[in-house]
Amino acid sequence: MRSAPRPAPEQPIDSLGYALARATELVAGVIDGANLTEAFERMQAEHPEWPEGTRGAVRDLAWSTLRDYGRGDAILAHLLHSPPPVEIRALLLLALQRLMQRPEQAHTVVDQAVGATAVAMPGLRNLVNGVLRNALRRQPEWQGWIESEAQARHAFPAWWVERVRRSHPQAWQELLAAGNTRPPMALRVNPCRATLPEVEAALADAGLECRRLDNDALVLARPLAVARLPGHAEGRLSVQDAGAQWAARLLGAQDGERVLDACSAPGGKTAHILERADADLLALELDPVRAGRVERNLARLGLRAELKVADCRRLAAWWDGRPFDRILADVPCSASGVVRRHPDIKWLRRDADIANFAAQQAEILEALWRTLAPGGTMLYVTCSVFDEENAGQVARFCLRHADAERLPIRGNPDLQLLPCADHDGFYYALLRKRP
Ligand SMILES: C[S@@+](CC[C@H](N)C(=O)[O-])C[C@H]1O[C@@H](n2cnc3c(N)ncnc32)[C@H](O)[C@@H]1O
Repeated sequence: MRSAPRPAPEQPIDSLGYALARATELVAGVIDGANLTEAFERMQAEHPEWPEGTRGAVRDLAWSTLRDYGRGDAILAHLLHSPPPVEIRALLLLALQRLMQRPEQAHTVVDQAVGATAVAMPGLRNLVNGVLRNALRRQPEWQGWIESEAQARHAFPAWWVERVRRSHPQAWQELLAAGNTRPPMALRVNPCRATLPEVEAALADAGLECRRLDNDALVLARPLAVARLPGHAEGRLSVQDAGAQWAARLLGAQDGERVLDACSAPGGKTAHILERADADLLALELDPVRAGRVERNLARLGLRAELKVADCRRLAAWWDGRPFDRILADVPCSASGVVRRHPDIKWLRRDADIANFAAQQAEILEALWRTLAPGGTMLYVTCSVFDEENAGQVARFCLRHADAERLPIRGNPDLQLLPCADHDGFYYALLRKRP
Protein backbone atom coordinates (compact mmCIF):
# COMPACT_ATOMS: atom_id res chain seq x y z
CA MET A 1 0.00 0.00 0.00
CA ARG A 2 1.26 3.47 -0.93
CA SER A 3 1.54 5.63 2.16
CA ALA A 4 4.57 7.92 1.75
CA PRO A 5 3.36 11.52 2.04
CA ARG A 6 3.83 13.43 -1.18
CA PRO A 7 4.78 17.09 -1.39
CA ALA A 8 1.67 19.25 -1.63
CA PRO A 9 1.19 20.39 -5.20
CA GLU A 10 1.67 24.11 -5.56
CA GLN A 11 -0.80 24.57 -8.40
CA PRO A 12 -4.07 26.35 -7.67
CA ILE A 13 -6.56 23.95 -6.12
CA ASP A 14 -8.99 24.36 -9.02
CA SER A 15 -6.42 23.78 -11.78
CA LEU A 16 -6.09 20.72 -13.99
CA GLY A 17 -2.47 20.41 -12.83
CA TYR A 18 -3.56 20.05 -9.19
CA ALA A 19 -6.18 17.44 -10.05
CA LEU A 20 -3.63 15.56 -12.19
CA ALA A 21 -1.10 15.54 -9.34
CA ARG A 22 -3.64 14.17 -6.87
CA ALA A 23 -5.07 11.63 -9.29
CA THR A 24 -1.47 10.53 -9.99
CA GLU A 25 -1.16 9.48 -6.35
CA LEU A 26 -4.34 7.43 -6.63
CA VAL A 27 -3.46 5.70 -9.90
CA ALA A 28 0.13 5.02 -8.76
CA GLY A 29 -1.31 3.52 -5.58
CA VAL A 30 -3.50 1.14 -7.59
CA ILE A 31 -0.54 0.14 -9.79
CA ASP A 32 1.15 -0.77 -6.48
CA GLY A 33 -1.91 -2.81 -5.38
CA ALA A 34 -3.94 -0.32 -3.30
CA ASN A 35 -7.74 -0.13 -3.14
CA LEU A 36 -8.89 2.94 -5.11
CA THR A 37 -12.05 3.75 -3.15
CA GLU A 38 -10.33 3.51 0.22
CA ALA A 39 -7.39 5.64 -0.98
CA PHE A 40 -9.76 8.29 -2.32
CA GLU A 41 -11.76 8.33 0.93
CA ARG A 42 -8.53 8.88 2.89
CA MET A 43 -7.45 11.64 0.53
CA GLN A 44 -10.80 13.41 0.85
CA ALA A 45 -10.61 13.21 4.65
CA GLU A 46 -7.18 14.88 4.49
CA HIS A 47 -8.59 17.68 2.31
CA PRO A 48 -11.81 18.98 3.81
CA GLU A 49 -11.04 22.29 2.04
CA TRP A 50 -11.56 20.82 -1.43
CA PRO A 51 -14.46 22.39 -3.30
CA GLU A 52 -16.86 19.93 -4.97
CA GLY A 53 -15.28 20.71 -8.36
CA THR A 54 -11.83 19.60 -7.21
CA ARG A 55 -13.19 16.44 -5.61
CA GLY A 56 -15.10 15.63 -8.80
CA ALA A 57 -12.12 16.36 -11.08
CA VAL A 58 -9.67 14.18 -9.09
CA ARG A 59 -12.19 11.35 -8.94
CA ASP A 60 -13.15 11.58 -12.58
CA LEU A 61 -9.52 11.59 -13.76
CA ALA A 62 -8.50 8.61 -11.61
CA TRP A 63 -11.62 6.54 -12.30
CA SER A 64 -11.70 7.10 -16.05
CA THR A 65 -7.96 6.44 -16.37
CA LEU A 66 -8.30 3.13 -14.55
CA ARG A 67 -11.36 2.13 -16.58
CA ASP A 68 -9.25 2.66 -19.70
CA TYR A 69 -5.95 1.48 -18.22
CA GLY A 70 -5.52 -1.24 -20.86
CA ARG A 71 -5.70 1.37 -23.62
CA GLY A 72 -3.30 3.85 -22.05
CA ASP A 73 -0.93 1.01 -21.32
CA ALA A 74 -0.94 -0.13 -24.96
CA ILE A 75 -0.16 3.43 -26.14
CA LEU A 76 2.63 3.88 -23.60
CA ALA A 77 4.24 0.62 -24.68
CA HIS A 78 4.97 2.29 -28.04
CA LEU A 79 6.33 5.49 -26.51
CA LEU A 80 8.58 4.36 -23.66
CA HIS A 81 11.87 2.54 -24.05
CA SER A 82 12.23 1.59 -20.38
CA PRO A 83 9.79 1.53 -17.45
CA PRO A 84 9.62 4.92 -15.69
CA PRO A 85 8.96 5.39 -11.93
CA VAL A 86 5.42 4.38 -11.05
CA GLU A 87 4.31 8.01 -10.41
CA ILE A 88 5.44 9.03 -13.88
CA ARG A 89 3.71 6.03 -15.44
CA ALA A 90 0.52 7.04 -13.60
CA LEU A 91 0.80 10.68 -14.65
CA LEU A 92 1.38 9.72 -18.29
CA LEU A 93 -1.66 7.41 -18.22
CA LEU A 94 -3.78 10.22 -16.78
CA ALA A 95 -2.57 12.69 -19.37
CA LEU A 96 -3.19 10.22 -22.22
CA GLN A 97 -6.68 9.53 -20.92
CA ARG A 98 -7.41 13.24 -20.86
CA LEU A 99 -6.01 13.61 -24.37
CA MET A 100 -8.34 10.81 -25.56
CA GLN A 101 -11.34 12.48 -23.89
CA ARG A 102 -10.53 16.10 -24.77
CA PRO A 103 -8.23 16.21 -27.81
CA GLU A 104 -9.04 19.91 -28.24
CA GLN A 105 -7.23 20.65 -24.95
CA ALA A 106 -3.99 18.94 -26.03
CA HIS A 107 -1.61 21.77 -25.24
CA THR A 108 -3.18 22.61 -21.88
CA VAL A 109 -3.06 18.94 -20.87
CA VAL A 110 0.64 18.62 -21.76
CA ASP A 111 1.53 21.90 -19.99
CA GLN A 112 -0.40 20.97 -16.85
CA ALA A 113 1.06 17.44 -16.75
CA VAL A 114 4.56 18.85 -17.09
CA GLY A 115 3.70 21.38 -14.35
CA ALA A 116 2.53 18.56 -12.06
CA THR A 117 5.84 16.73 -12.64
CA ALA A 118 7.81 19.88 -11.93
CA VAL A 119 6.35 19.96 -8.40
CA ALA A 120 6.52 16.27 -7.53
CA MET A 121 9.55 14.99 -9.49
CA PRO A 122 11.33 17.94 -11.12
CA GLY A 123 14.10 15.76 -12.59
CA LEU A 124 11.58 13.98 -14.84
CA ARG A 125 9.96 17.03 -16.36
CA ASN A 126 11.73 16.57 -19.69
CA LEU A 127 10.74 12.91 -19.89
CA VAL A 128 7.03 13.72 -19.40
CA ASN A 129 7.20 16.59 -21.85
CA GLY A 130 9.00 14.44 -24.46
CA VAL A 131 6.68 11.41 -24.14
CA LEU A 132 3.50 13.49 -24.34
CA ARG A 133 4.65 15.57 -27.30
CA ASN A 134 5.68 12.38 -29.09
CA ALA A 135 2.27 10.90 -28.18
CA LEU A 136 0.55 13.87 -29.81
CA ARG A 137 2.63 13.54 -32.98
CA ARG A 138 1.73 9.85 -33.20
CA GLN A 139 -1.96 10.24 -32.29
CA PRO A 140 -3.16 8.85 -35.66
CA GLU A 141 -1.49 5.53 -34.74
CA TRP A 142 -3.21 5.14 -31.33
CA GLN A 143 -6.31 3.37 -32.60
CA GLY A 144 -4.25 0.75 -34.42
CA TRP A 145 -2.18 0.09 -31.29
CA ILE A 146 -5.38 -0.31 -29.24
CA GLU A 147 -7.12 -2.55 -31.76
CA SER A 148 -4.18 -4.94 -31.98
CA GLU A 149 -4.47 -6.14 -28.34
CA ALA A 150 -7.56 -7.70 -26.70
CA GLN A 151 -6.71 -6.13 -23.33
CA ALA A 152 -6.58 -2.67 -24.92
CA ARG A 153 -9.53 -3.17 -27.28
CA HIS A 154 -11.91 -4.11 -24.45
CA ALA A 155 -10.03 -2.31 -21.65
CA PHE A 156 -10.18 -5.51 -19.57
CA PRO A 157 -7.50 -8.11 -18.81
CA ALA A 158 -7.53 -11.03 -21.27
CA TRP A 159 -8.63 -13.56 -18.60
CA TRP A 160 -11.60 -11.37 -17.69
CA VAL A 161 -12.66 -11.05 -21.33
CA GLU A 162 -12.48 -14.85 -21.64
CA ARG A 163 -14.55 -15.43 -18.50
CA VAL A 164 -17.25 -12.97 -19.60
CA ARG A 165 -17.32 -14.59 -23.04
CA ARG A 166 -17.77 -18.07 -21.49
CA SER A 167 -20.42 -16.89 -18.98
CA HIS A 168 -22.42 -14.81 -21.52
CA PRO A 169 -21.73 -16.08 -25.04
CA GLN A 170 -24.56 -13.97 -26.50
CA ALA A 171 -23.92 -10.67 -24.72
CA TRP A 172 -20.24 -10.63 -23.78
CA GLN A 173 -19.22 -7.65 -25.92
CA GLU A 174 -22.07 -5.41 -24.71
CA LEU A 175 -21.35 -6.52 -21.17
CA LEU A 176 -17.69 -5.53 -21.43
CA ALA A 177 -18.61 -2.21 -23.04
CA ALA A 178 -21.13 -1.49 -20.26
CA GLY A 179 -18.36 -2.15 -17.72
CA ASN A 180 -16.48 0.84 -19.12
CA THR A 181 -19.33 3.34 -18.88
CA ARG A 182 -20.07 5.75 -16.04
CA PRO A 183 -22.48 4.13 -13.59
CA PRO A 184 -25.92 5.59 -12.83
CA MET A 185 -26.81 6.95 -9.40
CA ALA A 186 -30.05 5.55 -7.96
CA LEU A 187 -32.04 6.32 -4.85
CA ARG A 188 -34.26 4.26 -2.57
CA VAL A 189 -37.07 5.96 -0.70
CA ASN A 190 -37.52 5.12 3.00
CA PRO A 191 -41.31 4.62 3.30
CA CYS A 192 -41.08 5.05 7.08
CA ARG A 193 -40.08 8.69 6.54
CA ALA A 194 -41.44 9.76 3.11
CA THR A 195 -43.52 8.68 0.16
CA LEU A 196 -42.21 8.26 -3.38
CA PRO A 197 -44.17 11.27 -4.70
CA GLU A 198 -42.84 13.42 -1.83
CA VAL A 199 -39.25 12.51 -2.65
CA GLU A 200 -39.83 12.98 -6.37
CA ALA A 201 -41.27 16.44 -5.67
CA ALA A 202 -38.32 17.39 -3.42
CA LEU A 203 -35.87 16.29 -6.11
CA ALA A 204 -37.75 18.28 -8.75
CA ASP A 205 -37.75 21.36 -6.48
CA ALA A 206 -33.98 21.03 -6.17
CA GLY A 207 -33.73 20.87 -9.98
CA LEU A 208 -32.77 17.19 -9.96
CA GLU A 209 -34.24 15.13 -12.77
CA CYS A 210 -34.95 11.44 -12.13
CA ARG A 211 -36.99 8.53 -13.48
CA ARG A 212 -38.76 5.78 -11.56
CA LEU A 213 -38.07 2.12 -12.43
CA ASP A 214 -40.51 -0.77 -11.98
CA ASN A 215 -39.02 -1.63 -8.56
CA ASP A 216 -39.53 2.00 -7.42
CA ALA A 217 -35.82 2.85 -7.62
CA LEU A 218 -35.27 6.45 -8.70
CA VAL A 219 -32.44 6.85 -11.21
CA LEU A 220 -30.99 10.36 -11.32
CA ALA A 221 -30.30 11.91 -14.71
CA ARG A 222 -26.91 13.05 -13.38
CA PRO A 223 -24.97 11.78 -10.35
CA LEU A 224 -24.19 14.35 -7.66
CA ALA A 225 -22.61 14.59 -4.21
CA VAL A 226 -24.69 12.75 -1.60
CA ALA A 227 -24.66 15.82 0.66
CA ARG A 228 -26.67 17.68 -2.00
CA LEU A 229 -29.55 15.18 -1.98
CA PRO A 230 -32.58 16.76 -0.30
CA GLY A 231 -33.72 14.58 2.61
CA HIS A 232 -30.66 12.31 2.76
CA ALA A 233 -29.45 13.49 6.18
CA GLU A 234 -33.04 13.16 7.47
CA GLY A 235 -33.21 9.50 6.38
CA ARG A 236 -35.91 10.03 3.77
CA LEU A 237 -33.83 8.34 1.09
CA SER A 238 -30.64 6.37 0.50
CA VAL A 239 -28.27 5.92 -2.39
CA GLN A 240 -28.49 2.33 -3.62
CA ASP A 241 -28.07 0.86 -7.07
CA ALA A 242 -31.40 -0.03 -8.67
CA GLY A 243 -30.24 -3.63 -9.26
CA ALA A 244 -29.52 -4.02 -5.53
CA GLN A 245 -33.05 -2.83 -4.80
CA TRP A 246 -34.45 -6.20 -5.91
CA ALA A 247 -32.95 -8.00 -2.91
CA ALA A 248 -35.45 -7.00 -0.21
CA ARG A 249 -38.38 -7.49 -2.60
CA LEU A 250 -37.28 -10.98 -3.63
CA LEU A 251 -36.52 -11.98 -0.05
CA GLY A 252 -40.08 -10.93 0.85
CA ALA A 253 -39.63 -10.79 4.64
CA GLN A 254 -42.89 -10.31 6.59
CA ASP A 255 -43.66 -8.55 9.87
CA GLY A 256 -42.49 -10.56 12.88
CA GLU A 257 -40.35 -13.02 10.90
CA ARG A 258 -36.89 -13.99 12.07
CA VAL A 259 -34.48 -12.83 9.37
CA LEU A 260 -30.71 -13.21 8.98
CA ASP A 261 -28.65 -10.83 6.85
CA ALA A 262 -25.42 -12.81 6.89
CA CYS A 263 -23.01 -10.43 5.06
CA SER A 264 -24.51 -7.08 5.81
CA ALA A 265 -22.11 -4.14 5.47
CA PRO A 266 -22.56 -1.35 4.58
CA GLY A 267 -26.18 -2.21 5.30
CA GLY A 268 -28.05 -1.07 2.20
CA LYS A 269 -30.04 -4.29 1.90
CA THR A 270 -30.43 -4.63 5.69
CA ALA A 271 -32.09 -1.24 5.76
CA HIS A 272 -34.28 -1.99 2.76
CA ILE A 273 -35.58 -5.21 4.41
CA LEU A 274 -36.46 -3.25 7.55
CA GLU A 275 -38.08 -0.44 5.59
CA ARG A 276 -40.46 -3.02 4.09
CA ALA A 277 -41.21 -5.21 7.14
CA ASP A 278 -41.10 -5.04 10.90
CA ALA A 279 -38.81 -8.09 11.03
CA ASP A 280 -36.69 -9.47 13.85
CA LEU A 281 -33.42 -9.06 11.98
CA LEU A 282 -29.91 -10.20 12.87
CA ALA A 283 -27.18 -8.58 10.76
CA LEU A 284 -23.73 -10.19 10.68
CA GLU A 285 -20.57 -8.64 9.34
CA LEU A 286 -17.03 -9.98 9.39
CA ASP A 287 -15.24 -6.62 9.21
CA PRO A 288 -15.69 -4.51 12.36
CA VAL A 289 -15.00 -1.22 10.56
CA ARG A 290 -17.61 -2.01 7.92
CA ALA A 291 -20.03 -3.10 10.65
CA GLY A 292 -19.87 0.49 11.93
CA ARG A 293 -21.29 1.62 8.61
CA VAL A 294 -24.32 -0.65 9.07
CA GLU A 295 -24.92 0.91 12.45
CA ARG A 296 -24.67 4.48 11.11
CA ASN A 297 -26.93 3.72 8.14
CA LEU A 298 -29.65 2.19 10.32
CA ALA A 299 -29.43 5.13 12.77
CA ARG A 300 -29.81 7.67 9.94
CA LEU A 301 -32.91 5.85 8.68
CA GLY A 302 -34.44 5.30 12.12
CA LEU A 303 -34.31 1.47 11.83
CA ARG A 304 -33.28 -1.21 14.32
CA ALA A 305 -31.56 -4.58 14.01
CA GLU A 306 -29.31 -6.74 16.13
CA LEU A 307 -25.77 -6.39 14.77
CA LYS A 308 -22.94 -8.85 15.43
CA VAL A 309 -19.37 -8.78 14.15
CA ALA A 310 -18.80 -12.42 13.21
CA ASP A 311 -17.79 -14.82 10.46
CA CYS A 312 -21.11 -16.24 9.35
CA ARG A 313 -19.42 -19.60 8.61
CA ARG A 314 -18.55 -20.10 12.30
CA LEU A 315 -22.01 -20.87 13.68
CA ALA A 316 -20.72 -21.49 17.20
CA ALA A 317 -19.58 -17.87 17.39
CA TRP A 318 -22.96 -16.26 16.75
CA TRP A 319 -25.95 -18.65 16.36
CA ASP A 320 -28.23 -19.38 19.31
CA GLY A 321 -29.77 -22.39 17.54
CA ARG A 322 -33.11 -20.71 16.68
CA PRO A 323 -33.76 -21.18 12.95
CA PHE A 324 -34.42 -18.28 10.57
CA ASP A 325 -37.50 -17.89 8.39
CA ARG A 326 -35.51 -15.99 5.74
CA ILE A 327 -31.83 -15.56 5.04
CA LEU A 328 -30.14 -13.03 2.82
CA ALA A 329 -26.74 -14.35 1.67
CA ASP A 330 -25.20 -11.36 -0.11
CA VAL A 331 -21.85 -13.06 -0.33
CA PRO A 332 -18.36 -11.65 -0.96
CA CYS A 333 -17.58 -12.01 -4.67
CA SER A 334 -15.43 -10.78 -7.55
CA ALA A 335 -17.60 -7.63 -7.85
CA SER A 336 -17.36 -8.06 -11.62
CA GLY A 337 -20.91 -6.66 -11.98
CA VAL A 338 -19.93 -3.34 -10.40
CA VAL A 339 -16.52 -2.95 -12.01
CA ARG A 340 -17.36 0.42 -13.52
CA ARG A 341 -17.71 1.76 -9.94
CA HIS A 342 -14.46 0.08 -8.88
CA PRO A 343 -12.24 0.03 -11.99
CA ASP A 344 -9.18 -0.90 -9.92
CA ILE A 345 -10.53 -4.40 -9.36
CA LYS A 346 -10.20 -5.54 -12.95
CA TRP A 347 -6.47 -4.81 -12.84
CA LEU A 348 -5.88 -6.02 -9.28
CA ARG A 349 -7.79 -9.32 -9.40
CA ARG A 350 -6.30 -12.48 -10.85
CA ASP A 351 -8.15 -15.30 -12.61
CA ALA A 352 -7.35 -17.67 -9.71
CA ASP A 353 -9.15 -15.33 -7.27
CA ILE A 354 -12.51 -16.37 -8.75
CA ALA A 355 -12.10 -19.99 -7.61
CA ASN A 356 -11.19 -18.69 -4.14
CA PHE A 357 -14.35 -16.56 -4.04
CA ALA A 358 -16.41 -19.53 -5.22
CA ALA A 359 -14.95 -21.75 -2.47
CA GLN A 360 -15.71 -19.10 0.18
CA GLN A 361 -19.27 -18.69 -1.15
CA ALA A 362 -19.84 -22.46 -1.01
CA GLU A 363 -18.68 -22.53 2.63
CA ILE A 364 -21.04 -19.67 3.49
CA LEU A 365 -23.98 -21.39 1.79
CA GLU A 366 -23.26 -24.66 3.62
CA ALA A 367 -23.14 -22.96 7.02
CA LEU A 368 -26.20 -20.76 6.51
CA TRP A 369 -28.35 -23.62 5.19
CA ARG A 370 -28.08 -25.29 8.59
CA THR A 371 -29.63 -22.21 10.24
CA LEU A 372 -32.63 -22.00 7.88
CA ALA A 373 -35.98 -23.28 9.16
CA PRO A 374 -37.72 -26.05 7.18
CA GLY A 375 -40.03 -24.22 4.77
CA GLY A 376 -37.82 -21.11 5.03
CA THR A 377 -36.22 -19.31 2.08
CA MET A 378 -32.70 -18.12 1.38
CA LEU A 379 -31.85 -15.50 -1.21
CA TYR A 380 -28.37 -15.94 -2.68
CA VAL A 381 -26.96 -12.71 -4.11
CA THR A 382 -23.74 -11.65 -5.82
CA CYS A 383 -22.69 -8.54 -7.70
CA SER A 384 -20.83 -10.79 -10.12
CA VAL A 385 -21.38 -11.64 -13.78
CA PHE A 386 -19.20 -14.78 -13.68
CA ASP A 387 -21.07 -18.07 -13.92
CA GLU A 388 -18.78 -19.86 -11.45
CA GLU A 389 -20.02 -17.55 -8.66
CA ASN A 390 -23.63 -17.45 -9.85
CA ALA A 391 -25.71 -20.13 -11.61
CA GLY A 392 -22.79 -22.58 -11.40
CA GLN A 393 -22.50 -22.07 -7.65
CA VAL A 394 -26.23 -22.56 -7.04
CA ALA A 395 -26.40 -25.63 -9.30
CA ARG A 396 -23.56 -27.26 -7.34
CA PHE A 397 -25.30 -26.40 -4.06
CA CYS A 398 -28.58 -27.97 -5.19
CA LEU A 399 -26.76 -31.16 -6.21
CA ARG A 400 -25.37 -31.44 -2.67
CA HIS A 401 -28.72 -30.68 -0.95
CA ALA A 402 -31.74 -32.79 -1.81
CA ASP A 403 -33.81 -30.61 0.56
CA ALA A 404 -33.10 -27.47 -1.52
CA GLU A 405 -35.81 -26.40 -3.95
CA ARG A 406 -35.39 -23.53 -6.43
CA LEU A 407 -38.16 -20.95 -6.35
CA PRO A 408 -38.60 -19.22 -9.71
CA ILE A 409 -37.94 -15.49 -10.03
CA ARG A 410 -40.28 -13.80 -12.49
CA GLY A 411 -40.79 -17.13 -14.26
CA ASN A 412 -37.08 -17.99 -14.50
CA PRO A 413 -34.88 -20.27 -12.39
CA ASP A 414 -32.84 -17.23 -11.30
CA LEU A 415 -32.22 -13.59 -12.17
CA GLN A 416 -28.99 -12.36 -13.74
CA LEU A 417 -29.02 -8.59 -14.14
CA LEU A 418 -26.33 -7.31 -16.47
CA PRO A 419 -24.90 -3.79 -16.07
CA CYS A 420 -26.73 -1.20 -18.16
CA ALA A 421 -27.85 2.43 -18.03
CA ASP A 422 -30.36 1.66 -15.23
CA HIS A 423 -28.40 -0.62 -12.90
CA ASP A 424 -25.28 -2.65 -12.12
CA GLY A 425 -24.78 -6.39 -12.58
CA PHE A 426 -26.33 -8.66 -9.92
CA TYR A 427 -27.24 -12.30 -9.60
CA TYR A 428 -30.20 -13.60 -7.55
CA ALA A 429 -31.31 -17.16 -6.76
CA LEU A 430 -34.07 -18.08 -4.30
CA LEU A 431 -33.85 -21.40 -2.47
CA ARG A 432 -36.49 -22.97 -0.26
CA LYS A 433 -35.75 -25.64 2.34
CA ARG A 434 -38.26 -28.45 1.89
CA PRO A 435 -40.21 -28.96 5.14
C1 LIG B 1 -21.36 -7.81 -0.99
S1 LIG B 1 -20.95 -7.13 0.55
C2 LIG B 1 -22.51 -6.96 1.30
C3 LIG B 1 -23.28 -5.73 0.88
C4 LIG B 1 -24.49 -5.49 1.77
N1 LIG B 1 -25.35 -6.63 1.82
C5 LIG B 1 -25.30 -4.29 1.33
O1 LIG B 1 -26.24 -4.43 0.57
O2 LIG B 1 -24.97 -3.16 1.75
C6 LIG B 1 -20.30 -8.51 1.40
C7 LIG B 1 -19.97 -8.22 2.83
O3 LIG B 1 -19.71 -9.48 3.48
C8 LIG B 1 -18.67 -9.33 4.41
N2 LIG B 1 -18.15 -10.70 4.62
C9 LIG B 1 -17.24 -11.37 3.89
N3 LIG B 1 -17.07 -12.61 4.39
C10 LIG B 1 -17.91 -12.72 5.44
C11 LIG B 1 -18.18 -13.76 6.36
N4 LIG B 1 -17.56 -14.94 6.27
N5 LIG B 1 -19.09 -13.55 7.34
C12 LIG B 1 -19.73 -12.34 7.43
N6 LIG B 1 -19.49 -11.32 6.59
C13 LIG B 1 -18.61 -11.51 5.60
C14 LIG B 1 -17.72 -8.36 3.73
O4 LIG B 1 -16.90 -7.73 4.68
C15 LIG B 1 -18.70 -7.39 3.06
O5 LIG B 1 -18.98 -6.33 3.92
